[in-house]
Parts: sequence; structure tokens; C-alpha cells
Amino acid sequence: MLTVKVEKQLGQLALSVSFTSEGGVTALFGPSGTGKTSVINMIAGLIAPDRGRIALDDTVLFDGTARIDVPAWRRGIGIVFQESRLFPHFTVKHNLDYGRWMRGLKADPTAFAHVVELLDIGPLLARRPGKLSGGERQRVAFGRALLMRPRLLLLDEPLASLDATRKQEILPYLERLRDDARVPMIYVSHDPAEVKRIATRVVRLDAGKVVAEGGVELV
Ligand SMILES: Nc1ncnc2c1ncn2[C@@H]1O[C@H](COP(=O)(O)OP(=O)(O)OP(=O)(O)O)[C@@H](O)[C@H]1O
Repeated sequence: MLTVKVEKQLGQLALSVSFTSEGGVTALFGPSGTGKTSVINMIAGLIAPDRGRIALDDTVLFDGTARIDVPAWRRGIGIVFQESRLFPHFTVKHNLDYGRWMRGLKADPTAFAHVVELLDIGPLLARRPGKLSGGERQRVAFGRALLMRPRLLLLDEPLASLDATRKQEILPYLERLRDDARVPMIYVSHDPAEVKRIATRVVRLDAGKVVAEGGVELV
């Protein structure tokens, strides 16, 4: 279970957010500028809260009082951003392998083949990111994040840079990830249709606060 209770002053915005996620896909949903990306960055360890505590199962990732702040690379959390952020000079295969290698994990051909099949990226393995469509690049980014065997996957508006047709193409893959990979996910979006389709739980944010928590009927 992920437990988040954080506060941070972000310019004019006093962010004060508390929620839990017990697996499945929890959507952080709300209008632009409410602090969704900042919360994701705090869970990932990319920015530090001013105060608070973040724990994943029995591991404390951040505790302001106890002065615990586990560095991002040791949190075991995968993250996919709006743009795929693949390495342009690496092939798809090399990009997919990167997270595992960075974490010092042994090569696992079975897991690799499974993720390639799940995301249908076999025909792309020898290409470089510059030769892929936006949707294909995001599928590779999902694969790269999964193959580092994360304890939690953070998805920050992963479809926002795609047009409506590409979004429709990639949504079934996200559903497969949710149903097959069994990695808990936090999914940031301001698109109600996307959240309804992917999320199992919704945390609605407004002006830096949680205003509602519950099922997808909240969107
Ligand atoms: N380092 C910072 N210093 C000052 N203000 C910041 C900082 N980071 C974010 N903000 C402000 O905090 C607010 C929340 O930003 P954040 O990106 O977390 O919101 P968001 O809900 O993810 O928005 P969007 O959907 O547009 O990405 C914004 O008004 C932003 O300008």
C-alpha cells in the first residue's frame, strides 16, 4: 500500500495532499495547476516535500520528521512521462534493457519476451526512437518502466501528447498493463474518459487539496 501525506509551498499554491492507494490503478485527477505532477515527483523522489511522509508497504521513502529521504534511484519506482524520454541513440531493445541494467538486475529473457508481447513491440526492437510514432514510443516507455520490475509505476499524463486516434490505439495496451502486469499504478490525467477507462480508484485534486476519493463515478 502507498501512503502519501505531503505538504509543499509551490509559488502561490499551498499543496497539502493526503491519500492512500492499495494497488490497481489510482488516478490523480483534476484541473491543470492543481499539483498532480508535483505529487508524482514527490513520490518518485524527484522533489522533496516541505513536510510529510511517504511510505510504500513497509518502506518509508520520505519522512520529514525522521529526516528520511530515499534517493529516487533507490525507490524502485518506475515512471512514464508525457513524452517518452527514450534515449535517441539507443535501439528500442537497448532502451528496454536500460532500466533493468541500471538496477543491477540479471537479464530475464522470459520477462523481456512477455513485456514485448504484452505491448506488441517485437517488430520495433531494432529501431531507434526517432523512427517510431508517438504511440509506439510510449509503448516502449511503458515496457522500459515495467522491465525494471518496479514496486510502483507512476504515469504522468502518458497519453497527453497523442492525438485522439493514437490515444484510442494505446488505451487497450494500458488496460492490458493494468490487468496483466499486477504492478500498482498512480495515473495522472485530466481526461475524464481516460480515467473512467483505466482507473480502479480516483483521488480528485483541486487547488492543491484532495477534494474527493472513491470510485470512477467521481470523474
Ligand atoms: N518549483 C516550483 N516553484 C514554484 N511553483 C511551482 C513549482 N513547481 C510547480 N509550481 C506551481 O505549482 C502548481 C502546480 O503544478 P503541477 O505541475 O504540480 O500541477 P498539475 O496539476 O500537474 O498541472 P498540469 O495538469 O498542468 O500538469 C502550478 O501553478 C505550478 O506553476
